[in-house]
Amino acid sequence: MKIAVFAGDGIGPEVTREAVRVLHALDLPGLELTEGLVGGVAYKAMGHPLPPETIAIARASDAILFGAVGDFDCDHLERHLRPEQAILGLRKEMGFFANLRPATVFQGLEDLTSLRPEVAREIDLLIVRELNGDVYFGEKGIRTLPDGRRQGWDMMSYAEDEVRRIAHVAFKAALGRKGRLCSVDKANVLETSQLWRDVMIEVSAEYPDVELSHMYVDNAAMQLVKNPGQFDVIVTGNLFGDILSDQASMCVGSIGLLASASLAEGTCGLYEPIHGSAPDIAGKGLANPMATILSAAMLLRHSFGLEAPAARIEAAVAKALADGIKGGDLGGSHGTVAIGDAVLERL
Ligand SMILES: NC(=O)C1=CN([C@@H]2O[C@H](COP(=O)(O)OP(=O)(O)OC[C@H]3O[C@@H](n4cnc5c(N)ncnc54)[C@H](O)[C@@H]3O)[C@@H](O)[C@H]2O)C=CC1
Ligand SMILES: CC(C)CC(=O)C(=O)O
Ligand SMILES: [Mg+2]
Repeated sequence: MKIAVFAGDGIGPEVTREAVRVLHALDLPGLELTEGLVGGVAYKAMGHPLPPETIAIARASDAILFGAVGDFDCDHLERHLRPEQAILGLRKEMGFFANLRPATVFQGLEDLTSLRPEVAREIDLLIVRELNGDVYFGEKGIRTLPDGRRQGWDMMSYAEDEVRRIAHVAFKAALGRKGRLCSVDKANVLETSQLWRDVMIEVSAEYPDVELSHMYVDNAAMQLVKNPGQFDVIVTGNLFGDILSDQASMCVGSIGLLASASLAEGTCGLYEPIHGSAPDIAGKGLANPMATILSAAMLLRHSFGLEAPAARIEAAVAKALADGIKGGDLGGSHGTVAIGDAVLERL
């Protein structure tokens, strides 16, 4: 079991440390962890946010546990040198195109979300976000128009094969759940979305047992707050999925709770919390490590087929929350290490 550990910037190392403690506590046979530098720390040490040495570690591993990247000190750098390019680059380089972001309300947190308890209680959804295309990877720039005004531009596009492969992931996920798939787009305005919708409909012919619906992204943002219980699986593009998943996190209580898996065609995957490097709380021991610990559970399940230890981690997190172990993000007073300790005690 070769696992690369890329902790990154800000709270990345703090939350990753707790997830690594949990992995060690499971006594998994052959567990081998290799650390690598990504993000601002990699740029400062090696002149690049995703050095070749790090890519080599990723390629030699069966799975990657990732913390977060992002350092405001680096925001003046040319874009290709900014910390965020580490995660974008890894996703692209390793072909991690399918991002699974589950959101479920934990028992005991119904009163602590941004929604009314009776609304929040119903949430059990999975966002399937395409991760290798869309406006994030299109050509972009800032140019000067003939009249002297500067214009920023970013090219949004999806090729049909890119949509088709994420559609299959989403339909299969829906088959293993309640059989409902909602494709979120902006087909009333964007040609990229029109193609997305057309391909979703084409692929749906192969999945007669899945009920496919479509929703515009602005309405989806509203429905996620109004009636999130209506969603089973949501499939959407890179940009919309990024935004809707942060929103979904507050519908279940905190961004510090949402884990993710980024999958390629094979079994290698990258696992990370959906949050960023949180510079506002970095270095203070305040970050909630549960999202990263839950990402480690997804790693065991998706890359190694280890359902039992994955479920053990998830049950320990759920038990800790039910027992009132909460970080500041949930109105509690437990710090990062105390939350890690609490999960370990309940494994
Ligand atoms: N995958 C990645 O590595 C990502 C990196 N970023 C980068 O992270 C940096 C900060 O971005 P923001 O927009 O502020 O998003 P963020 O997700 O880092 O933080 C947003 C808010 O949530 C809080 N928060 C995040 N994670 C938390 C946790 N585990 N426990 C408690 N509170 C938590 C933060 O304190 C902050 O108030 C930027 O440089 C951004 O580009 C942002 C998102 C994802
Ligand atoms: C650097 C960003 C694209 C990362 C992000 O916000 C995300 O993947 O959720
Ligand atoms: Mg995001």
